[in-house]
Amino acid sequence: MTEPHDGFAHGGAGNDGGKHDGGKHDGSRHSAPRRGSGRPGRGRGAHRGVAPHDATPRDTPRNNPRVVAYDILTDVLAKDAYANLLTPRLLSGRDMPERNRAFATDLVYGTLRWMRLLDAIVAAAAKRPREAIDGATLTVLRLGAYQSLFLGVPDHAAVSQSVSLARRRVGAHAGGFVNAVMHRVVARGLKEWQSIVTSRIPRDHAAERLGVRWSHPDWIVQALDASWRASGYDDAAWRHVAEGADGAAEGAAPGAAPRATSDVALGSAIDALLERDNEPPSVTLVARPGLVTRDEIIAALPHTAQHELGLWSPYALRVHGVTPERLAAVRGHRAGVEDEGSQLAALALAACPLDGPDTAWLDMCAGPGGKTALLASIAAGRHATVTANEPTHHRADLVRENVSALPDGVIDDVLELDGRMLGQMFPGRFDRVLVDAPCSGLGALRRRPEARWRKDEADLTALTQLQLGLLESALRAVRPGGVVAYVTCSPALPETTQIVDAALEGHPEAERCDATAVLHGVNPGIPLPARPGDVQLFGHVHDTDQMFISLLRRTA
Ligand SMILES: C[S@@+](CC[C@H](N)C(=O)[O-])C[C@H]1O[C@@H](n2cnc3c(N)ncnc32)[C@H](O)[C@@H]1O
Repeated sequence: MTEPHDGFAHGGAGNDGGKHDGGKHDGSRHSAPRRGSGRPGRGRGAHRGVAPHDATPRDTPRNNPRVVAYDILTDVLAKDAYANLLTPRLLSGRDMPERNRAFATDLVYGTLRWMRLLDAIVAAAAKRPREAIDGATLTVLRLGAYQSLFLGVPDHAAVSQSVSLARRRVGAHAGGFVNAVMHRVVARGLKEWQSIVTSRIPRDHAAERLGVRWSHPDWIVQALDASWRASGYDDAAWRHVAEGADGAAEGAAPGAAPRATSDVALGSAIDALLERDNEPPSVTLVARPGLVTRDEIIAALPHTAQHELGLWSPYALRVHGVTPERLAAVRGHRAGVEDEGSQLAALALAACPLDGPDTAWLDMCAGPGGKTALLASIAAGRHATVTANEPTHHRADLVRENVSALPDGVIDDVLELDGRMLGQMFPGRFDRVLVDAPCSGLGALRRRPEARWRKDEADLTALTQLQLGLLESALRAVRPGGVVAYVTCSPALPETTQIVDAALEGHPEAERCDATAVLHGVNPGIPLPARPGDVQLFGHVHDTDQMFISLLRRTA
């Protein structure tokens, strides 16, 4: 079999990063509103940078990035493998230039993230339902459509390489069909396809329209939309963040109120929120206070790395082009990899005003110990100690490892208990308690490309009894006057405000504090809800994971 000319492995797709297609390419790509922080390698055109120029070894199934990506996708989709574990493992040891590895990785992650939209486009181009296309051919077409519509691979390469892949992995019979469908796919740009496939969905099925356009399941669209609506942000908050970057979300006139439809606010912040969920996060480090400074980390970065200070946390440093585990500060646990949302959650607990003694802190759900280490490094400067608790043994070991750079005595103990027992075991013992509760993880979808397709609606309520039990236990373990932070990496209301409301209902001795005021004390520039109370962080506003932070005080 003769491999059609790629135009890619020989550098043909990467130089100008676009299609010379007479305006077909609409420049819409999958970039989201972002602060003008100049994050390198991100956003519009970023992926085009992966087009390989390196000398390429002879093309074989083992080193062809499209074949490798196809094989990984097949395992992820058929065998429930995790893309972020499988991809580096399968790519290691292959005779591939670095840029081809990056291309294969991008193909896998991007195709998984955008799978619902890609399927709709492929089905429309094939003029048959997705279910009528066999799984292997569908995967080839998803990859082909992703290359064409998101990576700017030239039409001839996207088509011919998809045909070649189909012949290699599906069989010679599939070549003609893939050729015909891919020709139709590449004839239009992304925005045009988004309009075509969403226009086929009835207008009052707003969640489905958004779900297809931004490639999320309907129930997640609804959960995120409900959270955004309840979060108390002025709709201008995200527009403000978007200014100076890519502009407001499509369909939203600047300054216009969101158009409410049957079940979601179409053309509003929810577009930006969902779009942002499709962007891989940057790597953020935390410089643990008292152990290392950001300047010291910056000084030790390799010349090839780029960095910028975090947006909100005084300890956050965003880095690019460096493997964090290779940094001495990270290896020595003086720094760690920690999203700014997580840093803000720990900082909010530490910053909440308190009368009386402030020496005993508890981290009730500590594994793997990111927040414990940040809390403990702050505690060390205030002569307080931290008790960590994590019932899963290997995660408790990770906590021990994460806090190993702290001075002796700062960590009082690392317990391995069910957090729900701690209230009874240590009533009124602690001044500050963190409950970073196990949750659905709906706030970190951008980190695991396939996660959104593996979760279901039941996940939103699966852990609510445990979450409530942990928060109630924390309210017993804290002393009168002390504070509890209830935190989740999920914005879904059943796991966030509804848990806090239920706990307060059963505990008249506790009250909600104003987390917005506390966080503004941490950094007055953080965009926060216009009303006092709990804080829900959002990717499209804060460029963080979507952490929920509630602060409660025990009054009696
Ligand atoms: C969201 S994670 C915590 C992340 C951690 N705080 C950090 O920043 O690295 C939730 C943790 O709660 C733990 N967990 C699960 N059930 C628990 C229980 N009954 N009591 C206490 N912790 C529990 C899980 O094992 C998991 O490590």
